[in-house]
Amino acid sequence: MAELLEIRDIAKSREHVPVLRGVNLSLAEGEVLGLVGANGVGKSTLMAILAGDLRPDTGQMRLSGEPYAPHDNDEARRHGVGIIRQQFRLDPGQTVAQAIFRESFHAGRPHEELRRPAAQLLRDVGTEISADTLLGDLRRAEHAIIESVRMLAEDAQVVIMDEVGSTFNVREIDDLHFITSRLTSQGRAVIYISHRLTEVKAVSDRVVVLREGRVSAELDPYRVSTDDIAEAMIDRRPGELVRVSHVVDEPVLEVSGLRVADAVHGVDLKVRRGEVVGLVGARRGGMYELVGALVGQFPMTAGTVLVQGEPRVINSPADATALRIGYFSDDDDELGLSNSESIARNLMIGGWDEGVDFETEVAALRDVIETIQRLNVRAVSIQRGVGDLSGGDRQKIALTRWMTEDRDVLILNEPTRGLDIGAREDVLQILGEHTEAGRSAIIVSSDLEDIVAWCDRVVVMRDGVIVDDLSTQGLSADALDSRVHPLPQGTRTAGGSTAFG
Ligand SMILES: Nc1ncnc2c1ncn2[C@@H]1O[C@H](COP(=O)(O)OP(=O)(O)OP(=O)(O)O)[C@@H](O)[C@H]1O
Repeated sequence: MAELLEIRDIAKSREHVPVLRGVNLSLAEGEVLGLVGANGVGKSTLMAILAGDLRPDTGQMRLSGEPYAPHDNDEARRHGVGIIRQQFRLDPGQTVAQAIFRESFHAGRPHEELRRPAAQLLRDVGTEISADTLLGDLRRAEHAIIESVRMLAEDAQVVIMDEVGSTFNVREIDDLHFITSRLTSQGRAVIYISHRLTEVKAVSDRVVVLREGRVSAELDPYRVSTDDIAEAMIDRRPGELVRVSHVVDEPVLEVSGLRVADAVHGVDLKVRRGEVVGLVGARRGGMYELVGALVGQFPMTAGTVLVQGEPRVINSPADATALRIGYFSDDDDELGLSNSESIARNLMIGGWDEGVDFETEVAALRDVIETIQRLNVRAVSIQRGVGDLSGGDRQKIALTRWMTEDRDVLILNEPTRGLDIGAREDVLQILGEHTEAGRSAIIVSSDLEDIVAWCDRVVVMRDGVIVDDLSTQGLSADALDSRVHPLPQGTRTAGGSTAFG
């Protein structure tokens, strides 16, 4: 295959700290290149250079044999380099059709003109998302599917997908793979960044490991295991995730007959002390609305809630907090991180409250330092702004913030998105310490490997009701997937068209 892109000796420092120290990389037409590396190693930085968002300190790039040095994202796009950023944000007021064509030469056309070609693309990809839906009515994972479909609508020769599928379920990952194979069958090339190594191995033709600012290894995904890839990233093989159960047969949270209009149709659920319950299902299964009702974000239309055996009413997030129920959202805006504030300020919960004595402040500061060391957050100092951290490192800070708050039941929505394999293990260990201390958790996750490894029990939802309640003992992610998506997927063929008119 002809070479499409060549990157030579690219170096880049951020805030005077060297991140990239001489990266060499090439990309062939029709290739999917998996780019992996620990959190904060510089993957997004390299992609930002490629997409014209940042300029390298030194080094050169060539695109289709010509020198390539974009000054901004528009110039990169004109040269045929398209990116789906890790932290993308879509306008909730746009329709799906408008979002798909928003950066193509059809941008600005009225929805009515865009809906037919958009519907065609969505149909080709096999997703059920409608071209007419407003983005504000869709979840983040659905936005990511739309972003991927946008790449089909644009004329990008090099498509960068930075953690696009981090909250995708197995079905959506399938859709994403279908999109990448459509792109490459048209001779385009894809750079695919993900921390879900099974997925990287499945989708890539070649896997490149970034480490200490350079490409440290190039692996053939057909010849290596995911553990081999992990070892190349973090220098050790992932441990066997051994989780010790701390369940005490004493209910801390019981809901019965819970309903949320149009979404949850009478759910009974019991969570015991020290128990970790997984909540899974297809995207519109009702899991988000169920946990949303438990944390006061969605109104319950019927049902009763017992907390520590007492009947309680949860009408607002403040009610949930008062009942010692904590919520970790899958939405960056809801995580409560202040990007302009330092890591220390974001993490020192309680330590800097009005009237707190010096010893308490020092102890809180010590906890902050221990936490960032334990989770391998790449920060030069705890005074650095959270906004200067990599996506995965920001997620670690947010997660730690919630896990250090003293709650009896912690509801975690997509807790491991964007975390590297080492950090996943660290978070699992922290969760184990919580359950040992008698706290309980409900985890909503699209990553079924995490669910079977992390939970004592898993509850499967479909169309707003619970259809399965399984022990995770001896349960594989594949077996769980067959319960989540019991119907065989429809057959799809590559090569659809997008006729306007
Ligand atoms: N906006 C920024 N300003 C200053 N420094 C930054 C900024 N974003 C990232 N960095 C620094 O650059 C380094 C590389 O970050 P980058 O986001 O490229 O890593 P990554 O490999 O994509 O990580 P992840 O897997 O967590 O997404 C990090 O150590 C981070 O602290």
